[in-house]
Amino acid sequence: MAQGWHIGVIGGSGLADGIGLEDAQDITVRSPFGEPSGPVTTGRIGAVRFSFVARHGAGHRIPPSAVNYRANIDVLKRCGVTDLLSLSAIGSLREELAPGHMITIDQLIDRTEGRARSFFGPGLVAHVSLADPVCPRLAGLVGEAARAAGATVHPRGCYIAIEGPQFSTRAESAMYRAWGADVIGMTAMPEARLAREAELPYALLGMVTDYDAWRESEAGVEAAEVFAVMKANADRARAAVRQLAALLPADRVASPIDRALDHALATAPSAQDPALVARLDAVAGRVLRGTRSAG
Ligand SMILES: CSC[C@H]1O[C@H](OP(=O)(O)O)[C@H](O)[C@@H]1O
Ligand SMILES: Nc1ncnc2[nH]cnc12
Repeated sequence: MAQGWHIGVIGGSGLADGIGLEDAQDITVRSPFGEPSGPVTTGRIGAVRFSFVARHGAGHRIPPSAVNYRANIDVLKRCGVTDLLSLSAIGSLREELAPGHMITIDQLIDRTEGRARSFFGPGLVAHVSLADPVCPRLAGLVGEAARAAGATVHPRGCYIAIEGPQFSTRAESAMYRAWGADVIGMTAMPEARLAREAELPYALLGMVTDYDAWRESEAGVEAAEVFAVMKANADRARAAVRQLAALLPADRVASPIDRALDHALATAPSAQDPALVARLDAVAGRVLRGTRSAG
């Protein structure tokens, strides 16, 4: 029986109905960072605890630019999750990444604009390392799980996050390929940044729904195509999560990401904004508790 793992899952397009947890309970968790996308569904698969949030809300109401990424991660942290898995629809920028395939990414490029990208700010400055934004341990386990669920899984790749909501122009798509991006989506940033600030190992299982607009012989991306492939893949994503529960090692050995904030805080305790410190009770409580001086 796995002890110590509590997997947070943020389910994207096609997964608003959840991941089929046992003993599932919907709970409303409040966050000082605003409204999360919806309730947290907590439950288990076998012996492993899971907590789930639908990224775009019930019935897919929230566009990528309006998702409250901070609140979603804050409420999952409050529920005690130890690791965070994103399930996402993605477009392919490479011939070999065919619709229907899955990928565990290892790198990210951020082209989003104007999204709240940090829990920290004036009154409490923090700089975490983001060189390796994905947790290799969790990504490896997730890839193995998706393979056990019957998927063709690519073990690495670079995800470029665009603001959307429109899909890319052909020129943009060609440019992203030249930059070295392999897949494209609208949500992994700032999610991965925030997961690191919250000291949560993060992995993304991407489900390829389309070739983006770089293939000259093809029409551009259509949402209907994306939704149809996503619908067909949602059950396989759920099966991958079930396999993950089955193959997690019994004990969760600590990850260096659990301590990402150890050397990240720049603001002297006496200069910290007490209101911001209070908001960060879940995300950064581990390093903040007891650090503030009275004055
Ligand atoms: C429905 S196509 C575009 C939409 O799908 C992906 O969302 P998610 O990552 O939440 O599965 C993509 O990033 C766009 O937001
Ligand atoms: N081609 C694409 N571009 C951006 N986000 C996507 N999500 C699924 N397919 C996509």
